[in-house]
Amino acid sequence: MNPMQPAAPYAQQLDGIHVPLVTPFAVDGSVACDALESLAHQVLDDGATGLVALGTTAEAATLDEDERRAVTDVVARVCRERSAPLIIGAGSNDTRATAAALRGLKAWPEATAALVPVPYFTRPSEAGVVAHFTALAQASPLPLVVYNIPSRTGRTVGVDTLRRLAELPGVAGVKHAVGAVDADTVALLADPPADFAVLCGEDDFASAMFALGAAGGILAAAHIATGRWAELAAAWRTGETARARRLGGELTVLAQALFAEPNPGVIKGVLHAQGRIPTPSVRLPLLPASSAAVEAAHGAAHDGLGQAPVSASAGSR
Ligand SMILES: O=C(O)C1=N[C@H](C(=O)O)C[C@H](O)C1
Repeated sequence: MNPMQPAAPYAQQLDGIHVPLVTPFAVDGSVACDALESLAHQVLDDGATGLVALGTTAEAATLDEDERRAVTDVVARVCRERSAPLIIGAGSNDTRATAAALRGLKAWPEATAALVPVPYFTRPSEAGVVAHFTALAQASPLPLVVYNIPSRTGRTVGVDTLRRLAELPGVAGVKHAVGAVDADTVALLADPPADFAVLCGEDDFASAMFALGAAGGILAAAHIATGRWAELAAAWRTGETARARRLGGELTVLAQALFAEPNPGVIKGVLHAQGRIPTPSVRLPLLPASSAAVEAAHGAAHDGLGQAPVSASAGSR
């Protein structure tokens, strides 16, 4: 960025579809860096705006430090070559350790933001969540995107707390994944905080959140049919509502098929079936997806979307 130019607002820096890349594994179980690099280029070629390294979908929790660095180096290199925004996942339920991890992201100064979960398992009060992000924003060399996913963290963060987080200098946005378009989601998007990007983090609700004005999404389902996800975001932005509704319906069926078993098993199964990664392997405690789930999702992606017989209640993260 030209230092003489003022930075664009966060909602502009982070708009569009960001793909949180899987970590492909080779047959011997090591990280397949070449396949990761190809995948990163493919999704950008197909219309993704940006990439996320070390999201949940990357199985970051079961990569060791060297592997995390290697994955981030690959994704950062592709983002640099393609002038695409890069978001890097970091953080745990330990404020001090998360601050140290964020300081370590100095190695990738070109990154747009760090994606940091609400502290999980410990279940601090909402005031504790604000104190956690206050300390992290002070320590971090990168702006923060708060990852709000109560089904994984066990901690609900209501709209008032989200507004307090949005006021913190260095907090750029939220990846919002609350299992619904609930009243707090509607209230947040009805009156979005200044210079704050609301990103959908739950693929089934992407169309609805884009309709309400979300700037973009971090969507693992967008590994598959990437161009259609990009079209969906663009159609809502340009007011092509009939087209957006139809696309949204089709892509929601695809997303449900891709999340029918714990993520990223099915996505990796489909990427492998498409010949884009060398194995469908995931690391324990995750198990590979069943062939029935992979076939249903592969079929949904193939048959022009929306053909898979997936029940509305299907879904398991
Ligand atoms: O890795 C991510 O970032 C995402 N993970 C979510 C999850 O596994 O719950 C899903 C979302 O698409 C992005």
